[in-house]
Amino acid sequence: MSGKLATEYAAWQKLQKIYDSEHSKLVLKELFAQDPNRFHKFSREFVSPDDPSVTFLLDFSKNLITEPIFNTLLDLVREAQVETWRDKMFAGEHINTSEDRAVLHVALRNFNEFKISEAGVNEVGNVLAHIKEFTEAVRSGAWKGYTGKPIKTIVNIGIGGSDLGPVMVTEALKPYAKRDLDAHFVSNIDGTHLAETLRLCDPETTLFIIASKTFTTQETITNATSARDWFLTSAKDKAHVAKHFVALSTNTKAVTSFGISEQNMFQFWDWVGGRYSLWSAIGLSIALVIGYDNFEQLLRGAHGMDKHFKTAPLEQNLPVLLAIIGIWYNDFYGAQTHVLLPYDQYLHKFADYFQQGDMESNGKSVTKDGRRVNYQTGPIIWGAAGTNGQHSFYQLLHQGTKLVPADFLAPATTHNPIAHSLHHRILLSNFFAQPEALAFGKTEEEVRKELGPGASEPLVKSKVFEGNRPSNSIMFPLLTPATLGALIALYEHKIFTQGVVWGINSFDQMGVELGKVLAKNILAQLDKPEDVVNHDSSTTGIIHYYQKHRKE
Ligand SMILES: O=P(O)(O)OC[C@H]1O[C@H](O)[C@@H](O)[C@@H](O)[C@@H]1O
Repeated sequence: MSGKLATEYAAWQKLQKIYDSEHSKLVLKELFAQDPNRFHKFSREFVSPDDPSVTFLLDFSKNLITEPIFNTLLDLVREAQVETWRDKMFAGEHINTSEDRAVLHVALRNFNEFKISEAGVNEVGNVLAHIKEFTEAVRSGAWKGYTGKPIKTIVNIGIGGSDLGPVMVTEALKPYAKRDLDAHFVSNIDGTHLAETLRLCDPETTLFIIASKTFTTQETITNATSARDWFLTSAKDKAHVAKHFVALSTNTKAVTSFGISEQNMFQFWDWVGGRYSLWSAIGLSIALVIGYDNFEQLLRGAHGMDKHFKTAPLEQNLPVLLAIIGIWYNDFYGAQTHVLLPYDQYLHKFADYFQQGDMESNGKSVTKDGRRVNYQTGPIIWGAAGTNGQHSFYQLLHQGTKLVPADFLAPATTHNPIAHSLHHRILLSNFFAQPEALAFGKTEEEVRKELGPGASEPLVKSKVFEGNRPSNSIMFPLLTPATLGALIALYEHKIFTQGVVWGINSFDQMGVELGKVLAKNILAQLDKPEDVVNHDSSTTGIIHYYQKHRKE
């Protein structure tokens, strides 16, 4: 990021030329036939510098790249000075320029290794100690509710980054969960979310965790207030709130004025972005569910990836590799989306999580210097756990008109080896088969042979798979806390790298502000039709319809 638009880099222009002259010749079937070494050339094994058991394979050979393309993409990363910006991030420089903030989620999982001087960084250890102490008290039953009973249910109330990370990770690490502690997550302002959750809770044994960086988010504060009202209907005495409500926030003043004391508050800092906050106090619900030691393993796994990202040469650097492949499709092939396909039921929230992680970070159209980009930035992220997706949207992936680059992820070993791992072998056979089918397809000739003479032409055509549809495959031995930590950090740094190349600020989120302001204005106009002013006829018309039909 050098003040230039990405299109002004020499490497970008070279890539455009290569694309224009060669893309029609980039055929995976031929590229593999020409080079028996292609898998070795375009795959890497990650081994955490901290723990050799944290390892995975990234196979990116099924991509529409050649060595010259690969090298030019790396030149682009060099020209954009990704390494300089990476070092600035790790050093605590205020690279989030619009908010004048450091970007230091890496400091939350650093365990004092990298030297970072930014206010708050030396308090990380104290907060972790607080999380440890509190988690152990709740899990052991030493922490008692207002009638002397131990906590059986936790309810995290938060939204966006204060919800998605804890939801995704507690689902992903269920095999490590304390099964007699129920965990619920309430995010939506729709009263249904809270009401349906409270039906499952007993006020005497429920702990509410109010998770909000700012502690001003309308959804969270409204849900928290209603949860406290519900609790006080049974508990009566406000003093009991202290045993049943804790807060995770950077805003001490707002937390204490809500009625939660400072000792029941877990602090974090403005240099932790919401969508990068599961490693901070926002991870309290994770630590409660899987235990502090496993939570620390998650952090240590991410730290291993941080070290790799900070030190590995670009051509070996996994986040950089994912980033450049994404740029190739996003900016030269015009791919609009990127699909995440974990073949692991425990990762069923992975795509939801990175929908915020990626789209809130890189969904920007103005560079840090205020220039309008003349190229595509962040892709639309979506996905679902395999094999479910195969029976839903894969038809379009295989035979539709759109190019959808895909990441396939899977563990070699399952936590649930039922039927002697038969289920897992079937799952994995799909995980292996799908990228193969996408890449190599099925020719007309093969279809004709299969159908035999006399097959109708339309039938033959409908059964042809063009192939040449690219994907990455990521495989790891087992989904452990540390492996998950490394995987999340892998994608975080991919997003960072792409943001630097595109010249945008990946760490603000101005785009979510407008909707908030408009909704507040409208809330004040909902009572009477004559209050509905200053809107277009469409907005006015819908509000009037609501006012006519509402019951309460
Ligand atoms: O934790 P908070 O402050 O309640 O914010 C919750 C969410 O609000 C907005 O949607 C954005 O700013 C998100 O990045 C954030 O995660």
